[in-house]
Amino acid sequence: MAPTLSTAQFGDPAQVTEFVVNKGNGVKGLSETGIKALPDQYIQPFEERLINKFVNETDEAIPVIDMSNPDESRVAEAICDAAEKWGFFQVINHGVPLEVLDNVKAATHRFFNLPVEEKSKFTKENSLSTNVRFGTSFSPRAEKALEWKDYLSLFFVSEAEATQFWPDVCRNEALEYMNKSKKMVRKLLEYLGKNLNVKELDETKESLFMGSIRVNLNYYPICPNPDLTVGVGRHSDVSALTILLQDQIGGLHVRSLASGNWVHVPPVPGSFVINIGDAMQIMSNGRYKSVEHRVLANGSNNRISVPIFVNPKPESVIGPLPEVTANGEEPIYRNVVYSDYVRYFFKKAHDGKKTVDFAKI
Ligand SMILES: COc1cc(/C=C/C(=O)SCCNC(=O)CCNC(=O)[C@H](O)C(C)(C)COP(=O)(O)OP(=O)(O)OC[C@H]2O[C@@H](n3cnc4c(N)ncnc43)[C@H](O)[C@@H]2OP(=O)(O)O)ccc1O
Ligand SMILES: O=C(O)CCC(=O)C(=O)O
Ligand SMILES: [Fe+2]
Repeated sequence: MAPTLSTAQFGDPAQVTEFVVNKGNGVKGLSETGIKALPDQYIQPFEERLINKFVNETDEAIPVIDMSNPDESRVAEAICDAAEKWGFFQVINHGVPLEVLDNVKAATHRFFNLPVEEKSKFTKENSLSTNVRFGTSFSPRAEKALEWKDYLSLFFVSEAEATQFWPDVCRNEALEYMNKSKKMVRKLLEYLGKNLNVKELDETKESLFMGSIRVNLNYYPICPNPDLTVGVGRHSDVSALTILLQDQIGGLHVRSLASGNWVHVPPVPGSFVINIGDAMQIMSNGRYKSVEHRVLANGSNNRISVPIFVNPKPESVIGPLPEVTANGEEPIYRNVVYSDYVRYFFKKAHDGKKTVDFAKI
């Protein structure tokens, strides 16, 4: 049965917050009440709305790279070039079975379709593990305007921990998705590393580039006034690399480094969207770019996406790699403990590219 909220309550911000954030109905629950107007706390300031005139629908597009090209050096070159010029690209023929992608998408719908009592078992207040968190928006306590998105965030510690604490309806599919993507992730990191003079992904580099993994299941329900709000506000990821699976709805936009325009990332069936995160920007001393991106809200379709955030270990100290600065290049970032960096990111609202200033010299 659809959750209820009376007409009078729609107009009261405190009641909406209670229903969406505290009671765990999320924006999916709000959407399913049949709400006709966007509650005030979701109205973004004018400059944060993605209005059509800022969106380049014509000539700019992020590269789509075929990983099955037998000329591996061409694949590596295309990936490194995209990481430097766009910070974003899509990959096709990546070797991850399409069935695995379909299964995790179905599992995402299964989780969000659970009754609120079931999903609420995974809110920060109720979850039996700090590594499993069901929530809404990004950081509701820190945000002036909320985002039209619910999420389940799963930080991987071990198969045993996942078996114990991840929700039954999506655990196996999320684990399989993560495990089956690892080979592709290693390949991407090997290509990116070689271009930085990192000869091999040994234990130290593996721990820096892919020492911890977080899988998020994102749900963007139908929004009554999509032009006034956002699904996700402008941000760069704090990961080393993000692997994103999106469905066929669309809405992800990336800021072009060349023009400053917002460029749509069109859904390509069977593809992954890959982006460089802040940790890789820092370790590459700014050679690879973690680029601002955001997601539009949608007035007619529910949308899901499933990012895998590939990160340093929380306790790792990250800074420009010695391989990068060996030639005398001046470091532009200081060394920071990765968990301090991530904590700084999570404690404020999304603010574009500002997180990386935390590590600037
Ligand atoms: C959710 O919407 C998002 C998410 C993103 C994410 C982009 C990424 O790049 S995620 C990759 C981040 N890297 C890692 O998770 C690996 C390293 N992890 C760690 O170092 C730690 O787990 C930690 C994240 C630092 C948390 O440590 P700890 O201080 O022990 O834990 P907490 O007290 O639970 O958290 C502190 C504070 O952080 C917020 N928070 C924690 N986890 C999440 C989460 N999964 N999603 C959202 N917020 C989270 C939370 O506000 C906590 O404060 P409280 O006030 O709630 O106590 C990009 C865009 C999105 O829209
Ligand atoms: O849903 C998307 O397309 C992107 C989501 C995103 O940027 C994130 O979760 O960090
Ligand atoms: Fe992101």
